[in-house]
Amino acid sequence: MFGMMMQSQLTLTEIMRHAQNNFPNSEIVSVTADNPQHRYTYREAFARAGQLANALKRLGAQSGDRIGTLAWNDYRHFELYYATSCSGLVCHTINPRLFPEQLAYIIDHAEDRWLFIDPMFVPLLEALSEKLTGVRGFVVLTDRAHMPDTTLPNVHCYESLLESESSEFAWPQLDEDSAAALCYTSGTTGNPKGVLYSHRAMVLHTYGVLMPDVFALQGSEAVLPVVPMFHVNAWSIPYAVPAVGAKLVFPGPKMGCGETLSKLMQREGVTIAAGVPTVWLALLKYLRENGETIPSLNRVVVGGSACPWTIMQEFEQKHGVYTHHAWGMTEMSPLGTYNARVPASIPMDEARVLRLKQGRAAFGVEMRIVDDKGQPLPHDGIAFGALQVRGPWVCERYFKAEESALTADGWFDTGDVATIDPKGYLGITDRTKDVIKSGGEWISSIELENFAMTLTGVAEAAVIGVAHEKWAERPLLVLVPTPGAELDPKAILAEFEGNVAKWWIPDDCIVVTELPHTATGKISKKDLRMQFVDYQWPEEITA
Ligand SMILES: Nc1ncnc2c1ncn2[C@@H]1O[C@H](COP(=O)(O)OP(=O)(O)OP(=O)(O)O)[C@@H](O)[C@H]1O
Repeated sequence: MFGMMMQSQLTLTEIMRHAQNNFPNSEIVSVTADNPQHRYTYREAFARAGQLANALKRLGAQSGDRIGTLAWNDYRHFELYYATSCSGLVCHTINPRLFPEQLAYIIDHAEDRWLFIDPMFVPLLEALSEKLTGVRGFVVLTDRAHMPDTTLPNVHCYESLLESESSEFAWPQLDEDSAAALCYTSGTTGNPKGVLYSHRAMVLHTYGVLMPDVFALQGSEAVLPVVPMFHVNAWSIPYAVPAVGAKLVFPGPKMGCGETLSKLMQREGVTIAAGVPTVWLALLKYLRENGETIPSLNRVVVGGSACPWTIMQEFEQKHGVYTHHAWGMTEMSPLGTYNARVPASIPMDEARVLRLKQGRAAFGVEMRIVDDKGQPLPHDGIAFGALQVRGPWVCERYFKAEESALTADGWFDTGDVATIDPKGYLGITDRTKDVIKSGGEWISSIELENFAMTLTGVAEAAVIGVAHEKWAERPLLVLVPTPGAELDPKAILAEFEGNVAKWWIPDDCIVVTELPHTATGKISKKDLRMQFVDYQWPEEITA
């Protein structure tokens, strides 16, 4: 009856084929360590993916093998994405900013057979190589002229490896439920956990990202993923952009640098870019200090952690760029919610409240909030509880785990605490582990940080719970000033009065030169709590 369902499988190979057949001349532009402007077409990119798939076969890679990558966003990493997944291998992108012990743990746990690495990570891998007993060899992502001297065993140069291979590769007919990629969580709150993505989940997720109320990508656009390709598949951008034939612009290793981003966006006419708040802070600072603007840019997607209002305001008022707030996680491939453009008819104050929320569920994703007994709470925008999700691209169990990661009734517990309002807007209050429990009540660190970020002279803000004799925990505000700004802690705290509930106001404010960040650029509350583990409240506060 439903014969059409059997004709084709939802695999990444179909995205590659579609781009090859329909958009062979669309461009991919990359900054790499050895070339500030590498430029080629999808036709060439997928031909080289064919050469790479042949090379992997020659290296002995077998269906289902995990192939690890430690690389920045550029065209060679893009070729790896497709050559591995579409030939039946699993593309395991690894975050090179993790600690060496975490890297060794992840590579061993994933049983990576080959590691493809950018030249700058060669010393890191040399130091680890004795521990990597399951790895058969290494491929350095460069050409012969830039190949570093290395003690790595069984090492190849990427371009030399491809040179002798044909671009014709018999891409196999893959089952849509077979594994395509593997990512580990960053370990912000514990040990990294692996999430194995099927072709089907990734294709559906790509459709989800492309929806008109999400990225709404057009073929005429130029897209810059500032989110690393080693972190949740760069939010699917390397799949979504070829699916519509848009231009793909890769920032290479200096993606945290405001100047690199600004110049690249201007040169390539970037229309949409995606990344975590810290990269936008760096870009806006550069634009402000150098009087530059990016005329082609019309929207940015901000996710990974809560987007402060200051970022939204500065983008919009100074550059005419709309910011979309998105929420997701590794276990969700990662898209969960997206904050589409709020109609201009909505009054400013109301729009601000809506836009600071994380948006509505992407098509296919269901959300609920539950109390500590697992009972669903109302979606009234007030009640907050543990956020649970389900959907076609939500992780069912962690890689190699014996037990399901789902609740008895089939939901995935995100580890976030949130509200959901009657219109379906999600408001992340905190991570469960970051919630501040004061006198039996919860205080949202995110709301306090959002307010602190609106104050003049504040570049970054974090609020953590610190042990308190009477209240169990009280909020401590830690701020980084903008360059040259002098922050007066007492005056800062006074600003909170009348803007947040009285008992939420942080009891103390400390000004520091920098905050610790995680490997994916988020403020690391875990490390911040460690820094303040011996903190003593001033005497008048402990009373
Ligand atoms: N827009 C957002 N606003 C607030 N928090 C967000 C937003 N987007 C993502 N997050 C936070 O990031 C989390 C997902 O992060 P990710 O999957 O990158 O793992 P991680 O934090 O880096 O590591 P781990 O899961 O190991 O602790 C979400 O659960 C949520 O807490």
